[in-house]
Amino acid sequence: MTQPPLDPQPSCCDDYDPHALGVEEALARIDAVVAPVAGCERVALRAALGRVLAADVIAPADVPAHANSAMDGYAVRAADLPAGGSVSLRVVGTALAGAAWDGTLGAGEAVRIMTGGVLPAGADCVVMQEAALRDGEEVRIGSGHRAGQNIRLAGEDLPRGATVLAAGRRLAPADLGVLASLGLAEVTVRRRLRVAFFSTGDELRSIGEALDAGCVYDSNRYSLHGLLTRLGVELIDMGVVRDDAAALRTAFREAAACADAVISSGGVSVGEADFVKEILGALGHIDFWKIAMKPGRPLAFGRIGDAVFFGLPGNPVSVVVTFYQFVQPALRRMMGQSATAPVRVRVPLLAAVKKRPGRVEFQRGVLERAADGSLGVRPTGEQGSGILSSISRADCFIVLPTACAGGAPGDLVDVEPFEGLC
Ligand SMILES: Nc1nc2c(c(=O)[nH]1)N[C@H]1C(S)=C(S)[C@@H](COP(=O)(O)OP(=O)(O)OC[C@H]3O[C@@H](n4cnc5c(N)ncnc54)[C@H](O)[C@@H]3O)O[C@H]1N2
Ligand code: MOO
Repeated sequence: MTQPPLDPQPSCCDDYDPHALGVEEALARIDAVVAPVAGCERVALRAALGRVLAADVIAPADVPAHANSAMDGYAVRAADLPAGGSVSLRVVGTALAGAAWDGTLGAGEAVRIMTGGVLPAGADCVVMQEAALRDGEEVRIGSGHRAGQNIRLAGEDLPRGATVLAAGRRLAPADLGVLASLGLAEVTVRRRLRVAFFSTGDELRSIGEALDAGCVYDSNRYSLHGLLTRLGVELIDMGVVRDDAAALRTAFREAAACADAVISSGGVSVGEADFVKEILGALGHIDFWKIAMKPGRPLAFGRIGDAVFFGLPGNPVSVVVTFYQFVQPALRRMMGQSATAPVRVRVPLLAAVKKRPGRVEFQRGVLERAADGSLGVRPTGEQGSGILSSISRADCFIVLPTACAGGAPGDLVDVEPFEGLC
């Protein structure tokens, strides 16, 4: 009997696959499918950290509300100050932060003022106290001052009516402060995204179970727990599902019924227990399942009902890399967050990297600063997609393009600092 021809196995077979999508194309295909979820809620300011604004925030008033002093010193009229030599002014009052001086400054007068004190009417200059010599009711001031100095203008931080934070903004700690400075007690944010996730594989054991021969502890669910928690979504942890078509089908159905997005890990390759693509195809729709990248070539993307589905590869590093490169931007878009391009910097390699042409590689590295202040990147060593410690030790991806055939110390490479992995 004649055997079918085998795929040739040239030395680069592991790295080139004509059926795999380019990284950019895969991102574009995902972007074309996902959309922000409907629904929003009002939340108290403290609870808004990490949430995505559903509407622009417009400043209801000027911040600061009044012109005030940026220094402890004396509020004066610039016209009273000399071009050379010095002048003595009469101190007629004191303005503290929160306790204004109500009068109007006349010619030859000064008001003692503290940082944050409201600028008295008539004053247009603040002289810091180190540049003034107090003597009883008088203060002596020299030359070199100008109108407007050391004054914070009303509305110079946030003018009334300005868009302070735009819809789509994921609220960071300083944003809470900005909203508080406007006196806003609540904001309108998108509802939380619901994300269901599970691990697949008969070899997986949960923490607390005995590790039978040939088995491994399920680490992927913990990496995903961390990544999803940082993203601020509602987690639906569905545990470990065995490599059994019926059990997997049930898990997929249940996950898709309760979540906006479903993430599985494992079972997406070509092995005998790799059921994920088949089930996704039967219950929903597969958009693609192979990407020309390493790690993370087998990644199934599609839909089941209203939920988007990511079938991540089982290898622990591949899970984190594919989450970071594909799942996170998609979930952010679903959360209503405005798109932001990942930050990449070009720096020299501090040690050699091995790579074969054919796929984009996301190797793991640590950014180092040399004595002269310049940055370089040191690969974390062994880069196998089962070496999970390579990513926990790293603080950046070294992004090596498809055609790259390795690199030597000093070669320039693109580096993507992690956000949220370390
Ligand atoms: N003949 C081929 N074999 C493989 C290919 C290929 O193209 N042809 N691709 C390889 C690549 S690349 C990857 S990545 C893996 C992905 O395969 P699966 O998604 O089917 O993953 P599994 O086989 O289920 O597991 C792979 C590996 O990872 C371990 N694993 C899985 N889940 C977990 C977990 N939750 N926690 C810890 N470790 C986990 C699992 O035990 C395996 O060692 O396929 C290659 N093979
Ligand atoms: O492409 Mo796989 O994710 O390297 O092990």
